[in-house]
Amino acid sequence: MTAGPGFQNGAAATLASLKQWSEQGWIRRLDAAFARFVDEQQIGAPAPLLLAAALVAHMEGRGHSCVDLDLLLQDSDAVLGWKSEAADALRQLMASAMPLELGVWLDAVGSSSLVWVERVDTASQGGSEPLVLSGAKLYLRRMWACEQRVAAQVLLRVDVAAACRPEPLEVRRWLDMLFPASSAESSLDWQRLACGIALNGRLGLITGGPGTGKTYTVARLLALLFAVDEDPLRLRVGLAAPTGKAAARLKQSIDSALGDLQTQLGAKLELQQLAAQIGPARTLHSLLGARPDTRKFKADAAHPLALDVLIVDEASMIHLEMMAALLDALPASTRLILLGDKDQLASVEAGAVLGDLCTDAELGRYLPATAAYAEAVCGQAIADEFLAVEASRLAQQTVMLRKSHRFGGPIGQLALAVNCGDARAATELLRQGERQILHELQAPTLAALLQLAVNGRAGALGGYRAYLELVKQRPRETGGECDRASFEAWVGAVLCAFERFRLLCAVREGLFGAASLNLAVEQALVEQRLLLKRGEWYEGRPVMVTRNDVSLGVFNGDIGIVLRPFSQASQASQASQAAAGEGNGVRLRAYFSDGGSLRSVAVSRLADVETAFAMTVHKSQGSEFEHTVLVLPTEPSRVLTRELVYTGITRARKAFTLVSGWPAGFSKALAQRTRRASGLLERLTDETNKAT
Ligand SMILES: Nc1ncnc2c1ncn2[C@@H]1O[C@H](COP(=O)(O)OP(=O)(O)OP(=O)(O)O)[C@@H](O)[C@H]1O
Repeated sequence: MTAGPGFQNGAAATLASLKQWSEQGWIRRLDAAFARFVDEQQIGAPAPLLLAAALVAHMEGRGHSCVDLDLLLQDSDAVLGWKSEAADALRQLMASAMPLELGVWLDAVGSSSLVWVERVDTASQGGSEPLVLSGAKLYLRRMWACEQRVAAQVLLRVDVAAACRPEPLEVRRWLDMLFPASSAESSLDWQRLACGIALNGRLGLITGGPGTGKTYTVARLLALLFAVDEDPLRLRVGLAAPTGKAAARLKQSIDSALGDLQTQLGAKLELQQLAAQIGPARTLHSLLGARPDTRKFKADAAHPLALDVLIVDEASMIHLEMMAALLDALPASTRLILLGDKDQLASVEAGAVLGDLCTDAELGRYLPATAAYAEAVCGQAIADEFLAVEASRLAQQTVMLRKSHRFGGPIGQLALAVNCGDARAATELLRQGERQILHELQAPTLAALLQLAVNGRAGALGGYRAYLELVKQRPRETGGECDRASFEAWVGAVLCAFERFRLLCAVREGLFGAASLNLAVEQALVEQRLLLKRGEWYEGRPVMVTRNDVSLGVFNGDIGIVLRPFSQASQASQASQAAAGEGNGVRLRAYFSDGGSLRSVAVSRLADVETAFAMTVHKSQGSEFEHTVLVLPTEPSRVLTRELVYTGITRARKAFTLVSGWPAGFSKALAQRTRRASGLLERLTDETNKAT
C-alpha cells in the first residue's frame, strides 16, 4: 500500500516523538537521526516506516541483528524491555499514528523505495536500499548481508558429502590411542565423538561449559589431524580467539596438552615437531589483518587465509560481522573448528552467532547416517535420546561436552543451578556452600564492597592490595641486561597478580556500576596509601583498552598496568619527576602481556582506555580470575540476565563472591533470558537445508 494521509500526518508526530525519546536517552541520537534520514530520502515516508527505521537502528545498537515487527506489534514490552515511561510513550504513538495490523505495517515498510524485500524465489540481493525486510524481520542492510553470508558459508561447510574424510578404521585406531580411558567403555565419550565429528565436515562446533575439556579435546583433534594427514608436515594450522588474552590462553593450553600427549603417544607420532608448525595464537583482528579506520580486513574472499585448519576459541564472543569476515576469508577447503560456551553472554556487538549455531545442542539430534559414522570411528553408540529422524545438517557437526573436569565443586554446581534458572538452589549454594569458595555479601554497603576490593575476604585470595604491594617491590636498577630481565620478570609478576582478582559489574552506571566503582576503589586505594595518584596517569593504574588501535598493537579488551619503564631510576626519580611536573604520565608506559612476552605503550599515546579495577561482565569474557566478585546493580535493569550471571560466575577459578545491590536482583536475573533477534537459525534450518 502507499502512504495514506493518516500515516503522513503521523510522520511529523513520529519524528517529533523520536527526537524527544533520544533527548530522554531512551534511544540513541543515531537512531532518531536514521529515521530523519529515511524521511529526507523518501518524500512522504509513512510513520510506520520511520518508527521501524529508528527501532531497527536502536535494536542493532543493543546487539540484535534485526527487529521482528510481528513480535513488536504483539508485545512491544517483551521485545524492547523499555522502562514503563518509555513503553507507555511508544504504545501511545503506535495507537495514534500506526496501523495495528501486521499486514498493513509490513506493506507500509515493504513498499518503500528504501527497503529491499527479500524473497525466497530469487537470489537477487537488491541494490543500495539501506533496509531489508525478510518476512516480518526488518534489518539494516549491513546486518542482513552479514547474516546471509554467514548462513551461506556455514551451509557450504557442513556439506558432509563434499568433505574429505579419512578412512574410519584409521581414525578409530588413533582415537583409541588418544582417548585410552574411554576406548574400552561402551557409553559415549562426547570428547571422542567431537573429534570424530569434526573430521566429518569442514566445520566442527564444540560447545560446553567451563572446564568440560574443549581445549583438551581440540588438542587431541589436532593430533588426530596430524596423524591421519598424508603430508602432516605441510598441514597449515592456525589458532585464534576474539581477544589477545583468550588467544594466549588457547596457545598455552594447546602446547601443554600436546606436550602431555607426546608423552602418552611416545614414538607413534612426532607431535612436538608437528606442533612447532602451529605458530602463535592470534586475535581474529590480527589474523584477518585489521586496517585502521575501516571495517574491512586485509584477508577476504579475494585474499584468503593460507590455512588448512583453523581453531577459534571463545567463539561466543564473535559477533555477526566478524563471523562473516572470518568465513569470507577462509578457503572452502579449510577445516574450521569453533570452540565456545553457547550459554555465555553473546558479544557486545550485534549477533549471537555461536548461540544460534548451537541452539539445542544438548539434544544432540543426530541422524542415522551420523550415528553410523560416529559408531564406526568412535566404536561407541550414540544413545537413542540423542538421535532424530529429521534434523539440520548443522546439528550433525555440533557436539556439546557435558562433564566438567575443572568445576566439579561448588563453583560448577552454582553455574549449573544458574544455567537451569534454579534460583533457590543457587541461593542455597551461596549461603550454605563452602564459605571459602562461595560467598554472598548480604545487604552490601559501598564501604563493605570497597573493603572486599582492597583486602579480599577471609579464606579467599584477593583484593587489589596484593598486586599493589608487588608494584612497590620494583627491582633495583643498576643498568645491565640482567636488570632488564629482572625488570621484565617483575612486570610479568605484577600483571599476573592483578589477574588473580577482579570486580565484575553487571552495569556501567549507578552506585554499583563499573564507572563509579572504579573511582571509589581508586580513592580507597589512595586512602590506604597503596596508590600515589597524581592526575590521570599514575603508577599501578590498571587500564583496559576500549578500542582497537592497530598501529599501537592494542585491542579492545586488552588489560595493562601503568608502570615506569626500565632504566628510569626508581624512588628518587619519582620525587624529581613529580617536581618537574611529569607526574601526569609523561614518562609512564602501560605494560600488556602478549602471550609469553611483554608489550608496552607510552601512556600519552593511549587515547581509548579506562581504569580496570571494576569492569563489566561483558568485557570479562575470555578471562578467568582466581577470585571473581560479581556486583549486581542496586535497582532492576534489563541487562541483568541469567546469561550475564552465568558468565560472571564462570570467570571464577577458585573463589566467587556475589554482591547483589538489590535484594531480589539475583533471582530476578535468573528468571530473565537474553534473546537476541536474528534470522540466522531460520536460514540454517530452512526446509531446504534439512538433512534426513
Ligand atoms: N577427559 C579428560 N580426562 C582428564 N582430564 C581432562 C579431560 N578433559 C579435560 N580435562 C582436564 O580438565 C581441565 C579443563 O579442561 P579444558 O581447559 O580443556 O576445558 P575447557 O572447556 O577448554 O575450559 P574453559 O574454556 O572453560 O577454560 C584441564 O586441566 C584438562 O586437562
